[in-house]
Amino acid sequence: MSDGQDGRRGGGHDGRRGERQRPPARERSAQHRSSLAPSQRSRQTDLSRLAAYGVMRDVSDGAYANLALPKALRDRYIHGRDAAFATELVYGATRLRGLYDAVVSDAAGRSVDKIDGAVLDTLRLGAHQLLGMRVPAHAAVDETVALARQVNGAGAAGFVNAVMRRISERERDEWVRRVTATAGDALEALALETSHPLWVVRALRAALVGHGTVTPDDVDASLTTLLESDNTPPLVSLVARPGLSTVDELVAAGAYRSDTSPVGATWPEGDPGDIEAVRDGRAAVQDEGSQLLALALAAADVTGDAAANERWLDLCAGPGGKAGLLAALAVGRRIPFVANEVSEHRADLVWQTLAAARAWAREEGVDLEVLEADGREAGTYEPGGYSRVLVDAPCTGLGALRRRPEARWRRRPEDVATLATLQRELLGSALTATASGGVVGYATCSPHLNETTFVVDDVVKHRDDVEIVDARELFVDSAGRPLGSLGTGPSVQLWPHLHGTDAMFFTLLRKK
Ligand SMILES: C[S@@+](CC[C@H](N)C(=O)[O-])C[C@H]1O[C@@H](n2cnc3c(N)ncnc32)[C@H](O)[C@@H]1O
Repeated sequence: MSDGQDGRRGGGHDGRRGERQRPPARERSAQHRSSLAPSQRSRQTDLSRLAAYGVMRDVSDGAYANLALPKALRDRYIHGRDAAFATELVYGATRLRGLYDAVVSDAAGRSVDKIDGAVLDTLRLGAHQLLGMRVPAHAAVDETVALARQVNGAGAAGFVNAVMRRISERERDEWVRRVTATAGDALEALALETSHPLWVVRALRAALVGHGTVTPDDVDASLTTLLESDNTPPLVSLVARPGLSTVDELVAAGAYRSDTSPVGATWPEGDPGDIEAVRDGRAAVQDEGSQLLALALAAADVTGDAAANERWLDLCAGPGGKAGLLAALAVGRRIPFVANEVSEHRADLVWQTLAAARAWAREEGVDLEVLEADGREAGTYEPGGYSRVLVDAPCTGLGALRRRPEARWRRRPEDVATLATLQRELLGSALTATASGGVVGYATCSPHLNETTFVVDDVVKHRDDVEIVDARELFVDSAGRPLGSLGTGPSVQLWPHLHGTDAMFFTLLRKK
């Protein structure tokens, strides 16, 4: 491996190591570039940047960063700090693409539509090093130019050099002031500064008010904090599947007990796959919001036929996160459990996720089944056959943007209407499957009003056999206290900036 490819040269990202503070803009300016020896000017960039660039291209072609990146790191044997650096490059440059594209466009003197897509990805990575990381300006410029020369060609490298130098002349705050100065109004400026599409900002603002989380007077401060939290990588949350593992076991393995979820823990650093309970499928990585929803459904009162004959259904189970927790709770109570999923591949994932619960169910003689069917029909196979049904509906995922860096740029406003139709049908099917006195939990990882309260209200409006139950009292923290900031009810809306969870929505409906 050449010196230029091991990621440890002075001009590489290791320049961050000794640096505690960002140096002033003048020092950070790319003027240092001229002091480089000609031999250094033609060298290649490091493996981390090269891998990050490859993933950016894959993501531009439709791949998911959370799948493409681990593969790229594995293929290139990139580990440890170099892997962390590549991860920050890809995730940061992708999340903050809205802001960086405005900066690049200003610095290049042309719209980003007029810049070749591959070159633009190189510039996004460069902009993130300059404006979002602690990479010294000279290293950021040199490495980005070296990358451009290697992957975009010599002609493009000259252009990249000019744009990167211009970007390096201003600090991030100055750039934000400059590019937001042309925004039409305060919301557009906020969208640009926090790098969200404007329609997403509008939808989140409406959701904060519509779910009763804040009043219209307070919404703007809350919205800013929410959007900023979308740009902050979440901590790794673990779930101890009850009866299979315990939070104490996870704590003994090095995790911290969660304040939020009674079955949750936080994994501070490293690969959670190193934990024995996670390897065995007795515990898993899972957002605490998802844990709270599953616990709430399991804790709800059921009466009548449903109470006499408990049987649970997860109608949209893939890849199996909530099913994993629900199945453990069900087997512990000797209650039959069915996990349904429409996609074959995702049904396979559910099967794997439930391996530990399936083994336990076999020992206990409890029925645990994975079904591969369209949930719109699966609910009609056995009308009134279930006491508790979860509809964790396919949705835009606008509540999980901090996990999926490219999602905000992929989703379109028109997706909401298509999904809302499917969501109504799935909820209707779930209600058909539910016995009298039983409950349906309708959940989304989106707070968008059109996917949440509007869906539920619309379905309920057309039926006389269902009522909405206040779900807030079912949400308790790890000390058994009611969870705060749940809005005005009866539905529950969780938020990353208030609860540290994804923005999960949950309504509980009872079948009369
Ligand atoms: C939000 S995800 C569910 C996440 C899952 N509950 C978990 O916690 O891991 C929605 C799932 O619904 C599935 N889905 C989409 N359309 C469906 C349908 N018509 N019937 C059943 N499942 C469907 C998707 O394939 C996806 O796996």
